[in-house]
Amino acid sequence: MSRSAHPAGPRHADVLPEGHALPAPEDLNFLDPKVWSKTTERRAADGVVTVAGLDVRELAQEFGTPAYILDEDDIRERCRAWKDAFAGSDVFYAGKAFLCRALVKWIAEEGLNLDVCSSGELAVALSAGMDPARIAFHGNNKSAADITRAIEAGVGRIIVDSYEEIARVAFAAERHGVVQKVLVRVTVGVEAHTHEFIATAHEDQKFGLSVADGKAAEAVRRILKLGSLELLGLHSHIGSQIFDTAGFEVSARRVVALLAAIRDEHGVQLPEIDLGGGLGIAYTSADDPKQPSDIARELVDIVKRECAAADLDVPRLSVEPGRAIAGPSTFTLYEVGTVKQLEGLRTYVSVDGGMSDNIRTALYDAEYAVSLVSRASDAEPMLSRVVGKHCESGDIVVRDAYLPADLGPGDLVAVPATGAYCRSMASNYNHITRPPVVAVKDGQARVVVRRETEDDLLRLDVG
Ligand SMILES: Cc1ncc(COP(=O)(O)O)c(C=O)c1O
Ligand SMILES: N[C@@H](CCCC[NH3+])C(=O)O
Repeated sequence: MSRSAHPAGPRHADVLPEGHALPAPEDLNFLDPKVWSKTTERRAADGVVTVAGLDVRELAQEFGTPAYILDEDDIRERCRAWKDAFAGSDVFYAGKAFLCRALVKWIAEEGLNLDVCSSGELAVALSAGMDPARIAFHGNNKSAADITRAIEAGVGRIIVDSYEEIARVAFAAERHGVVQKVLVRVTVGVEAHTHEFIATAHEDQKFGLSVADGKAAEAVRRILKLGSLELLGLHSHIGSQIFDTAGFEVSARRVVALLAAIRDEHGVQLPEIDLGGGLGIAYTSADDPKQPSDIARELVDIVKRECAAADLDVPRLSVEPGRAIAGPSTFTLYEVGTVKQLEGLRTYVSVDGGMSDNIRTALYDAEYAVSLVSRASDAEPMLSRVVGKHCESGDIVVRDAYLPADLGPGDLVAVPATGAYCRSMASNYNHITRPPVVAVKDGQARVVVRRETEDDLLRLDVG
């Protein structure tokens, strides 16, 4: 993953422990627009950070900390950018990145479809009024109950991931007297350049049916024999937080080759392919993600080229961005509690959240930026590790970053690009309650997911 590197500032090299490579930034007060949401800025008058025109100190006062602050204009703009870039194709927002009813409404209003991967995500989508026909249902181990729920709701498509599931979906569809549209999740054998836990298209893993060993082709054979299933096409998702588009190209090529093989064997041309999500975002200034328009052009070109070579009609394309839509929209606002300076090493800055609101650093060695946001500071940069309040030394939010040396208890710091896979992967470890999601827009703030309370924790404890 990325290295967090602001432009190097040799004048601060003396604060680095020997052998440490992270350069200090020239300006600690700078908010890189690459990693902060659209309306986040540092107010010139007093150095306080604002978002949608709102002072972060007032947000902290009103909603408490930690809190996820979600910039609605930012997320809507990204929905539109994907929709426009993929005009003529379909965009399914991947709800696993972050899902709540407000977001379901926004994505529906912006013309996106929705990918869900559990009955719980489906329940949220349906309760927000999402048209089930615009929902794709994913998962590598959908139970009979999940499948029945999806079919009864009338989901537009189910992406089948195993032979067992083909039988389960066919049985449930028959019982309900419907013909269910399905796609087959195929494994294309691509080694995506990302953390191994979030790469999903190499052969040795749990998702999909392999193209190389013939299981994907066999799944197609089975589906085509079943009257209660309509095979829409093939689905491939190579992984997540990927910058290099070569993997998507190989995936597209192999999926189109399988379409051609299916046409040759069965005399049918499947009408659709879905190339999944996975486009990376900037977590630090060192990351350089592609724009949706670039990725759209590249994917559409490769699909057209490969189809022309195989004498196939160009299928309808769909994609499933999650992180690229939700990630950059949000920052997590924390209050600093303690600052411990370890001579010759680094400074540990403890904030009032931690691995329960952002597990990504512990799980994937993810890198994040962090800034002091309740004021500006001219103090020297201090090599810091931002840690949480959990009983775990791996409870790290930002592994290496510079914060001003005058940082102290009561200061507010914010970690940008936490809109994807932070609230959705949050836990109650140590019985810490999960933070709220506060949506901000045009000078207004509203809670869209409320803070958990101790009552919420105790309600489940029925012993
Ligand atoms: C099938 C599928 N589609 C879409 C996504 C969304 O990925 P990302 O958030 O990286 O765009 C995922 C998660 O990796 C996924 O498993
Ligand atoms: N949770 C992962 C991404 C997994 C994507 C789902 N297949 C992350 O935070 O990067």
